Amino acid sequence: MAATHANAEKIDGGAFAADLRQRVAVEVARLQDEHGVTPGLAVVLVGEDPASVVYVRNKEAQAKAAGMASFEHRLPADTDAATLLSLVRQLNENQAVHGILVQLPLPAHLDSDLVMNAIDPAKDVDGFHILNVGLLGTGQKAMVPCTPLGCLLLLKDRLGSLAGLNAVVVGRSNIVGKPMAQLLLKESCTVTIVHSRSRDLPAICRNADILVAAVGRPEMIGADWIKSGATVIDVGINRVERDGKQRLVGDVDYAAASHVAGAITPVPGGVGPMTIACLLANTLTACCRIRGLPEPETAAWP
Ligand SMILES: Nc1nc2c(c(=O)[nH]1)N[C@@H](CN(C=O)c1ccc(C(=O)N[C@@H](CCC(=O)O)C(=O)O)cc1)CN2
Repeated sequence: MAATHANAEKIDGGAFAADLRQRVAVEVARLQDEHGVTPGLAVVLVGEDPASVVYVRNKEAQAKAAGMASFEHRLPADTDAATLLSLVRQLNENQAVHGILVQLPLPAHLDSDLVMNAIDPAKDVDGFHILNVGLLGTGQKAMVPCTPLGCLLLLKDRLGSLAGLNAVVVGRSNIVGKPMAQLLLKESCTVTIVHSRSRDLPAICRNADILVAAVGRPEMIGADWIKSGATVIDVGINRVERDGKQRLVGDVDYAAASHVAGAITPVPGGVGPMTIACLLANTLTACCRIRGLPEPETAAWP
C-alpha cells in the first residue's frame, strides 16, 4: 500500500505553455523591430494520420500567432523518399526558413532516420538530427527535442535545482525517453531508464523523486509505483474508449496517483501543450543562431 499524500498539485502545462508562447512572441516582435528578421518555421506532413493533422495545424497556427512565418507542406501518404528528401533540401537552402519539422510518425515505407539526418542541423528544431543527439549527449549546445525540453521546464519551475534527485524515466524512445534522461543527467540527477524488459518496475519507480512516464500504455502506472511527494510528469497521450466515449488518458492513473504524488501533470493539459511552445522557442533560437544574433531569453538550453 502506497503512503498517501495530501492531494497532489496539478502542474498546469497549458498555462505555462501559453506564457512561454507569449514570451516568444515578444522576442519575435523585437527581432523584427531591431533586425528586420522574421523567424520562419516549415512544417512537413506526409499522409493524413488524424492526430498528426491536428498537431500540424496547431503548430502552424501557433507559429503565426507568435508572429513567425509559417511554410506548410502537405504530401500524400505514398510520397517516395526522393521527393521528401528533395523538399527537405529545398527548405535547407531557403533563407526565410529557420526551422524545419517533419511530423512523425512517417508512413512505414519511409526511413525516418534518413529524413531527420537530411535536415540542416542548424534548422533541426525537433533536435532529432544525429549531430544534435550527439551534442546533447555530450552536454554541448544543441537543439533539444521539444517534449523532453517541455518536461524539464515544468520540473525546474516546480523544483528549482534538480541536483541530486533520483529521476526515473519510464520508456526509452529516441523522441522522449533517451533525451529526457540526458537532460536530467545534465541537471545532476541520478537517472535510471526503465523499459518493458526491466525487472520489478514498480520498485524502481517507487525510488523516484521525479518520475517521467513515456511508455504509451494507458494508465499503466498506479499509485503503488509512486513515492509519496514525488513529482510525476506524464508524457503519455492515449486515446481510449470509456463509457462509449473517446477519452484521452496518460500513462499514469491520474486519480490514484494524485493521492500519493506531490505534483503531477494532467492529460490533457500537461506536457502536450509544452511540446508546441518549445517548438516555437527552438525556432526562435535557431533563427538567432543562424543570423549570428544573441541567444533569445526564451532559449532554455543549455
Ligand atoms: N516531428 C515531431 N513529431 C512528433 C512530435 C514531435 O515533437 N516532433 N511529438 C508527438 C506529437 N506532438 C507534436 O508533434 C504533440 C503531441 C501532443 C500535443 C498536445 O498539445 N496534446 C494535448 C492534447 C491534444 C489532443 O487532443 O490530442 C494535451 O496533451 O493537452 C501537441 C503536440 C509525435 N510526433
